[in-house]
Amino acid sequence: MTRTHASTSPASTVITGIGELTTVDTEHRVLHDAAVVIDDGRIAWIGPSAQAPAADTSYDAEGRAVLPGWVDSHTHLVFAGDRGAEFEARMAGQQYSAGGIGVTMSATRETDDAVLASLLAARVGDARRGGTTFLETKTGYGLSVEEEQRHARLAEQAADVVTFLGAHLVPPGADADEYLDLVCGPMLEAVAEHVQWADVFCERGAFDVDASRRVLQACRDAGLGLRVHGNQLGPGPGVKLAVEMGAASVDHVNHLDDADVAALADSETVATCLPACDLSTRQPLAPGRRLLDAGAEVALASNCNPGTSYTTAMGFCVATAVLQMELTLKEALRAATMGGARALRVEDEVGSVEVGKRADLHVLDAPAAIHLAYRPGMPLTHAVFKDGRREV
Ligand SMILES: N=CN[C@@H](CCC(=O)O)C(=O)O
Ligand SMILES: [Zn+2]
Repeated sequence: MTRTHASTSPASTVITGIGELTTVDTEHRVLHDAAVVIDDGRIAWIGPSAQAPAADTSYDAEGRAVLPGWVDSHTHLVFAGDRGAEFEARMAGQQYSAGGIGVTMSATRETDDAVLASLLAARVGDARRGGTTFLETKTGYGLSVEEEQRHARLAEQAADVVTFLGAHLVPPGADADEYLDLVCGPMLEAVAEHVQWADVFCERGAFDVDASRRVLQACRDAGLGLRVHGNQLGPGPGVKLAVEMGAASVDHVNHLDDADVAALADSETVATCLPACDLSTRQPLAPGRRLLDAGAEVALASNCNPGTSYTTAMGFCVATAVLQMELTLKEALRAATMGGARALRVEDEVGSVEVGKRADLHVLDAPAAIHLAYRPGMPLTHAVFKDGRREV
């Protein structure tokens, strides 16, 4: 029975009757008949349900599985417009190209703050209802100083962390060198107060390795953490550049040579796989198995955006990783929680169920987390706690 479904966080809550608790802690513990005590938004105690201490309120999970909330470390949620026709053409055989970003840029520029904010809130709401409790989002559909600043400001109000992606595409009609000067100068200055991270789309048709390096250097000098879109559409320099620059993550990683894999395995740069995007663009699925076997840290993220991955369904990404990327359930769950947390450098706060961490919990309508892959596409989110507060 649920006794608490409040919008404010009580001082303490005990969650009893957890059939299976996937902690994603350092020992990868999976506990049965467990309980968790939440105090002031943090996890205060984990142990056998029968020994759970009393708290101000209680919630009986009734044998359900509980895991950390998803940490979605890669989304592009600030957008308007629809690219369903582009997707349909792709399914009929047309190749994806970076140029589609310009279509979304135009639609988004024409959309006012109130509408964009409500689109953003709806997307974050969808993510939350699917179990996501920590979410990054990017700019990158503004591509002018004023628009990138506006998108960064709106993103800051909706997401947990924001990434500046002025280097997403040279906007149609602009001079590439002049645009690069803008990104590394006035645009960066205009967004800086709203963002913590910077990203660059290092790919054929977007930014080459020298331009990408220049953007990353400027952003690092401005105090931002770095990440890179790399090796998505073909082999390329993105992964090596990300490692060279000490980026926290390199995302997509579809087309890797042995040196890319070795470089990731020897670095702190997280390899973020985006399986929903790979399916939607008919790219080979990122080699998550090969990366893990080599010793790299792997994250799974949704990459929600209107061009290549219009979904925030992290459960679907986990199911795909298990069903088609040869990750075990344990590996996929870690990648979608702690992997994302490491990609965002917030692993001390979120990404696992451990005493002292934020109480971000995902209660499944299933007795065990394997149901995420066993029953793919089913609405398995029963309840979601963020910072100890029940939000779903
Ligand atoms: N690869 C670059 N950016 C997005 C796609 C953007 C778009 O096509 O609108 C991605 O991550 O897939
Ligand atoms: Zn992306």
